[in-house]
Amino acid sequence: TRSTRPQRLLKAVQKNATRGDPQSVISAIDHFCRHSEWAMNIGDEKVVNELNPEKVLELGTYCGYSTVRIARLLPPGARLITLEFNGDYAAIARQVIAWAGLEDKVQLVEGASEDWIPRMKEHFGIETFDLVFLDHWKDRYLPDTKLMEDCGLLRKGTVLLADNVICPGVPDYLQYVRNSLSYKSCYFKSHLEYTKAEDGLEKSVFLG
Ligand SMILES: O=C(NC/C=C/[C@H]1O[C@@H](Sc2ccncc2)[C@H](O)[C@@H]1O)c1cc([N+](=O)[O-])cc(O)c1O
Ligand SMILES: [Mg+2]
Repeated sequence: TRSTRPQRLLKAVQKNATRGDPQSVISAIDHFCRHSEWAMNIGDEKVVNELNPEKVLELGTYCGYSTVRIARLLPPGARLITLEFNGDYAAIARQVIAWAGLEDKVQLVEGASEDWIPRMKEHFGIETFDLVFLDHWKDRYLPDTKLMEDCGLLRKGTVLLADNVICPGVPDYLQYVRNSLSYKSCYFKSHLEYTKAEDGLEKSVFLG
């Protein structure tokens, strides 16, 4: 049967990127998405370099592109936990992350965010996160944010970074973080990855 897009993306990484070189993995995926097939990666434009986060949570790994983008910037000892629901995507992402040589910084967990967010303390020993990147199902951004609040995983200063707040759009989440007294929120205008369509990231700082 025909290969899947994530499989073709992984092949492009193994063919064009250098093992252990995260930047070459990012460039190989950007090239694949620009010139071969669009894929819902955050893209090579929507980068917001946060303060050096020690503990990062990513919701929605897909092929691991944004995982590599974020993990390559982490200081030694820092770590990124990324949750992926789809086993096929998780299998591809593990290989992309390994090709980038970042497996020591990244913990990919297969399962649903709503099941794993409540287990961060007892399973991973994580008290609070410094940065959360939301890029999974758009109707899960708001419920998962409220779940993280309820589980005490956000501290004064935790940064929530949400992809696609314009396209495909997450109106309920935007309304919440922009109107809640618990967040200071701002929008980083950009474009939908590899296209001219408007999109952007919403950066929301939890005020405790
Ligand atoms: O739909 C989009 N993203 C949904 C991503 C979903 C990813 O997260 C998990 S779901 C999950 C993971 C963890 N826990 C629960 C569920 C899916 O298996 C997929 O890997 C999207 C669409 C466009 N676009 O232009 O159409 C552009 C983008 O940048 C996008 O991110
Ligand atoms: Mg996205």
